[in-house]
Amino acid sequence: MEVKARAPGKIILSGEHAVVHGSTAVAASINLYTYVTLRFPTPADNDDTLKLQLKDLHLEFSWPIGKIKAALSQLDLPNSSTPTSCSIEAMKSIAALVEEQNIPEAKIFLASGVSAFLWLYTSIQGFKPATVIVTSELPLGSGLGSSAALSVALAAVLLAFSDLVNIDFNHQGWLMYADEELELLNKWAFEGEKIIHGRPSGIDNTVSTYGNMIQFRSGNLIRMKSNLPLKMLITNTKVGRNTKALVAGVSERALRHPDAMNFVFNAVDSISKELSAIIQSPIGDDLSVTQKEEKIEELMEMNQGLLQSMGVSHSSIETVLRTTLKYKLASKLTGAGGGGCVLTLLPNLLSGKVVDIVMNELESCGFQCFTAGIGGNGVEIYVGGSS
Ligand SMILES: Nc1ncnc2c1ncn2[C@@H]1O[C@H](COP(=O)(O)OP(=O)(O)O)[C@@H](O)[C@H]1O
Ligand SMILES: C[C@@](O)(CCOP(=O)(O)O)CC(=O)O
Ligand SMILES: [Mg+2]
Repeated sequence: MEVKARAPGKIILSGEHAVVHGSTAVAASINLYTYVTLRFPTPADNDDTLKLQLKDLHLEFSWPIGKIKAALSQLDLPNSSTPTSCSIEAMKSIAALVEEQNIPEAKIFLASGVSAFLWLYTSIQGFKPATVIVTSELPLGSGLGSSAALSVALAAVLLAFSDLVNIDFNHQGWLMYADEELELLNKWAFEGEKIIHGRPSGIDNTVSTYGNMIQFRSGNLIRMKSNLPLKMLITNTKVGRNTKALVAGVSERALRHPDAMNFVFNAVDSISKELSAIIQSPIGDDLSVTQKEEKIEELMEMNQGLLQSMGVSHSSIETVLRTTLKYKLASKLTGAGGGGCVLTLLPNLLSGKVVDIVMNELESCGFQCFTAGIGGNGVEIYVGGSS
């Protein structure tokens, strides 16, 4: 028996970083997914290991269950119904288990993802042998929420084989969890995200869990109903960066300049609230689609300016901003910044020809451009047959 889950990546339309400090942010799921398959061996397989295969990275990690038990069983492991943070002692034991896998230096950024896997696996499934296979359509460490998509998809497959959720194993095709199940799943995913981000706001795992478009503030989610078809160009600068370090950098700046940074975070809060009001305003009210788009463009520019003042822009991001501005298009970084991805609003009346020209120019700088569907379903699982 095997179960597969898919969890979407996301774009943050406004409010990244500030959301860690209590401001409102707006995010939407995108139709690029991380897939996780969980399979338990049969007694005939005579396999007593836990395996993690990162298929697109051509890596496989494997631990004898006895070794995991020896490392973790004397610690206070949580109950699968009670999402719990990884303690410092448990983190030390997990770090040792990860270290012995000798991850190649060039891929050492994966260590936090593998640690999150071990914490979620042992917390929810205990010490059972299994094979877990991960593939992803998301670029890792680029601002599109691959860390959250991994944590959400892991939580989804691990909970599927627990008595905490009710799954129809005869169903063919993708299935959604019930709302109260999603709440538990999201809490576990947040614990995984904590291991990868250090101090996450929870917006990424929440939008990956619930999908669509959400407004998020201090751990609380408001599901939005978008009345405006939004098209975004996503440009991946391909400059690598790490969310944990960028989030910590903003917190340090906030400690050095608490008053000034409070104003910055408050300004972002206002921008996100205004943005979500525009997106949700009824069709046919006193503003045309074009007028709404113009307002959104201005808010994106303002948010980008504030992100710059938080210290999370990058010369590659500035190059994207300058390039798109030549065509009167507004852009902002999305996710943690420091490189990674940039969003450019593509107004509904913009000609395809202009989009092609902008994309060509950005790609000639070595960037990668693509569009993605915005606002689809959140996490789903697949229980029967092949998908
Ligand atoms: N498919 C995956 N396999 C293994 N680790 C992953 C995967 N997706 C994400 N991760 C972990 O998440 C990290 C990237 O997360 P982060 O820096 O938050 O950027 P983002 O969430 O924007 O992609 C990776 O370095 C890795 O540790
Ligand atoms: C910077 C932040 O707001 C979003 C980070 O997103 P990503 O990991 O870069 O996809 C951090 C957070 O909210 O946890
Ligand atoms: Mg992340």
